[in-house]
Amino acid sequence: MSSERVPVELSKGVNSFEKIILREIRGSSAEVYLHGGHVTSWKNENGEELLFVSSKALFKPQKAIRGGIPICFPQFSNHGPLEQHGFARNRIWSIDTDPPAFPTNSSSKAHIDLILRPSEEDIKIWPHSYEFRLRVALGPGGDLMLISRIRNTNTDGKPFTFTFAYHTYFSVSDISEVRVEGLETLDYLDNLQNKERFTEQGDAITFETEVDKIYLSTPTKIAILDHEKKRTFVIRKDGLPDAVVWNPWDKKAKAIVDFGDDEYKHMLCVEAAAIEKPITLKPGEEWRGRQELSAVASSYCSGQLDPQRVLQGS
Ligand SMILES: O=P(O)(O)OC[C@H]1O[C@@H](O)[C@H](O)[C@@H](O)[C@@H]1O
Repeated sequence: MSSERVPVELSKGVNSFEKIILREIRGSSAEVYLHGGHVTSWKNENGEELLFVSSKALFKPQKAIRGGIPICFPQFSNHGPLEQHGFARNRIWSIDTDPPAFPTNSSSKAHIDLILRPSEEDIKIWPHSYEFRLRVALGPGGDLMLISRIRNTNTDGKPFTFTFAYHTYFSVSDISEVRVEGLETLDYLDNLQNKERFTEQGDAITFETEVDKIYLSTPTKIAILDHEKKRTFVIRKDGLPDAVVWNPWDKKAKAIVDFGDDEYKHMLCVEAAAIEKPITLKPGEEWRGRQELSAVASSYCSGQLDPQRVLQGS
């Protein structure tokens, strides 16, 4: 089964957890675990890993994998009565062999469709019936696309409400050499200050301490510039108005069991999300949330790059 040319391959990952490997013809690849519907790897054409996964990540039932792209559903963080970040990230998803068609053409060769439905146990925790379809696709240039389609399948006529995030951990060379552009001057809720609302200053965001902020109603494009790696990540998102920026820094890193003490230096979470205005679906209604990630070489040195060009370029 392990031919370089197979665009989609089912394989065993850590602890024999099942994973799907996507390969694009020019050499980029991605890996998706059925555990959590969780993308754990995204590599460019040169085989360089673009996502951060902790060396201490636990691949255990009922436990989210530390790194990659956990899916937060039906609750972001502790914004509600459910477990932190909801349960979708630690449930076992299935391969969706016959997903409903997409109106737009998103069918690159290297893609996989997964589905999550609630178990009887899940319904005791969150008393709703739904179908959560996730498509993970690698574009021809190595872009990574995730599309979520969540449908209310309640038969009791009841709507449900949820919050959501793609909790993406980007791999960065050194957090103190990184800046985020596209969130300047926006309002945010600061998770480190009782979710109080503040307004960001005019400058690009840089990192010198713990950060845990929910930026509200952001542009659809956000850029992460890694000065040392000379790489820029561009996040494009649809249906996901908010963006969380998280780095635990040194003290909190030590308190997270499945995270190395110094690993905060090499990761940054920028999470396309719908948090401030929760999504409500009536029975039969469907919501979509899309995130597309690309990594481009940047010849950035201080003051040289025009942020507008990064954000406005296609
Ligand atoms: O440790 P967890 O549950 O994966 O969460 C990690 C972080 O995830 C971020 O999205 C939250 O804003 C943080 O508050 C949280 O600490």
